[in-house]
This record gives sequence, structure tokens and C-alpha cells, in this order.
Amino acid sequence: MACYTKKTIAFLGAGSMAEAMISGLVKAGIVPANQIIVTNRSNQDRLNELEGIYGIRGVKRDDLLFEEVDVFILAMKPKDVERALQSIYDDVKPDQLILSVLAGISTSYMEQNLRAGQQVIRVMPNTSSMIGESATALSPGKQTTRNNVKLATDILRCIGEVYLINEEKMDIFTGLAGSGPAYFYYLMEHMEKEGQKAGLDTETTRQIIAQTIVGAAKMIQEQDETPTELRENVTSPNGTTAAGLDALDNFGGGEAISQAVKHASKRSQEISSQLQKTLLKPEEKKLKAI
Ligand SMILES: NC(=O)C1=CN([C@@H]2O[C@H](COP(=O)(O)OP(=O)(O)OC[C@H]3O[C@@H](n4cnc5c(N)ncnc54)[C@H](OP(=O)(O)O)[C@@H]3O)[C@@H](O)[C@H]2O)C=CC1
Ligand SMILES: O=C(O)[C@@H]1CCC=N1
Repeated sequence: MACYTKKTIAFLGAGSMAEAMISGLVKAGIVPANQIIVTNRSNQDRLNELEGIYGIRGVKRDDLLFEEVDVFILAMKPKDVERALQSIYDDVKPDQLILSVLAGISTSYMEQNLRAGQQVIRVMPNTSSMIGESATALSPGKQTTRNNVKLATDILRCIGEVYLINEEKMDIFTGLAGSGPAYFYYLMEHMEKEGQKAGLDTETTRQIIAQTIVGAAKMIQEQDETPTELRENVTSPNGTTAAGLDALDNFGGGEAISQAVKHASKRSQEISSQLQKTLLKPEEKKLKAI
């Protein structure tokens, strides 16, 4: 299905995740670049940089015209979300859609910190959005209409594959796919080192490894075989792969990968529960704002 974005989208946050999504959206060529707005707290140089690269509009926070925006995308660090939500509370209308890509920030947290009836969707993309190859999950909040879920899906399809999941599965999705690219880069770093030690030049080694990963991923996507079957097909008795896999087992490779996913997922849960604890009651919020 095609992606679609004839809407005006404003990113609140101009870091690496915002850039990856902006790049994917612009490359998809569906949305006019001037309908993508990006703002941050104070780093004007960064806004100029994104404007220069992607032709989008970098706008100072105070100059953001909320009424021209259809979809807001929250893209700050989780530690900054409470202040960010306070700062938009008065300006966002409940029927303006808010997507959040923040790890560990639940839809109920956003709903409790915004006006009654606010339409929110929790989203977990990854940095492969940059080239339209993200695996992105979304979970709508309680007030979000089906039309807005469809709108979000249509937008996110421009940056890769989209999965509608129950929010309780968002932590594990984050551990697998949000953080996932980093595990593959880590693997590549280690493989690359061995290639170099054996005398291959860095660039050739990098491309060899990248093509090997792309090939393995496409085999999973295009052949009707499981990872176990495909691994067994590579492994000749007493051959090179068996020697490599034995080393992975002996050095705890499988367990290390399982633990990486579990720990990332657990960290997503921790971020949620830490923020939920600090959630201010409405009367406390007023006091804080004074
Ligand atoms: N990086 C990744 O692979 C992924 C990240 N995410 C999520 O994306 C979010 C952003 O991560 P990342 O891009 O790496 O972070 P960065 O630190 O690179 O960027 C954070 C951005 O948020 C801005 N910001 C902070 N507070 C506000 C505010 N109140 N209003 C507007 N902008 C604000 C900062 O602006 P300034 O510089 O002016 O302070 C900065 O531009 C995180 O919550 C993370 O969980 C999700 C999936 C993958
Ligand atoms: O490391 C993080 O917290 C973010 C969320 C998923 C990927 N990066």
C-alpha cells in the first residue's frame, strides 16, 4: 500500500530520530517538503542544518503556528517530555493528532498530561526510517479515531513497514526493532575488525558484511523458511560454519543477544514507571507553572 501525507507535520525535537523520519518522508516524495516543519528548544544551527539538507521548514519554537499543523510528532528525549507537554498544553486542540516516538512513554501518560479527549498515538520507529526501511509499531490512545489511526499508518508507511500492536507489546517491540539496528551495527563492528586484522581494507570489509546481512534478511522475507532452517542450510557437518557457530555458543553469543533484547525492553518499562511515578496531579501542575 502506498504511503500518503497531504498533511502538515510538525516535529517537536530535531535530533537523530526526527532527522531519520524527515529524510524518509522527504525521500518518499509524497509530501511537499514545505509541509514538514521542525522545531526544537534552542538550537537554531540545527534547524538551519535540517532546512538546508531537506528543504523543510525549521521554525523557532515561539514562531510555530499550531493552527496550521495537522500532525505533531514528539521527538525529544523521554526526560524532556513532561516540560514539552506542558509547553504545548494550551495550544494543541484535542482533535489535532499527536504522535510520540519516545521510548517508554505510554499513551495514558500523554493523555493525562494533555487536554481531555486529546488524540495521541504511541509510535516506535527506528533509524532506518532515513532510507524508508524502518520497522515501525503504533498503538493508539483511548480517544484516537480510526481515521487518525489510518492517517498515522499512511504517514508511517512512507518510512517503512508498519505494525499495529497492543500497547503492552510496545516494550518488547522497542527492544527488538527500536534498538535493533544498534545490535546489527555492533555485530558489524566486530566482524569488520576481524576482516581488517586479516588484511581486508575497511571499506571492502564493510560492504561484504552489509551485503551478507542484506542477503540473510531478504532470504527471511522472500523464502518460506525459518531462521533455524536457513542456518542449518549454511552449516556443513564439520565445516567452517559449524566451527563459527560452536564458538558463538561457547562464548555465549545466543544468550548475549537474548539479554540485549530483554534489557532494552526492560529499560523501556522502567522509563514508563519512573515517569508515571512523577506524574503531577492537576493542582500540583498549576502550582509548578506559577
Ligand atoms: N535514536 C533512535 O534510534 C530512536 C529514538 N527514539 C526516540 O526518539 C526520541 C529522540 O531521540 P533522539 O533523536 O536520539 O534525541 P536527540 O537528543 O538527538 O534529540 C532530541 C531533540 O529534542 C529537542 N527537544 C527537547 N525538548 C524539547 C521541547 N520541549 N520542544 C521541542 N524540542 C525539544 C532537542 O532540542 P535542543 O537541541 O534545542 O535541546 C533535540 O532537538 C527519544 O525519545 C527516543 O526514545 C525512538 C526510536 C529510535
Ligand atoms: O536508545 C533509546 O532509548 C532509543 C529508543 C529506541 C532506540 N533508541
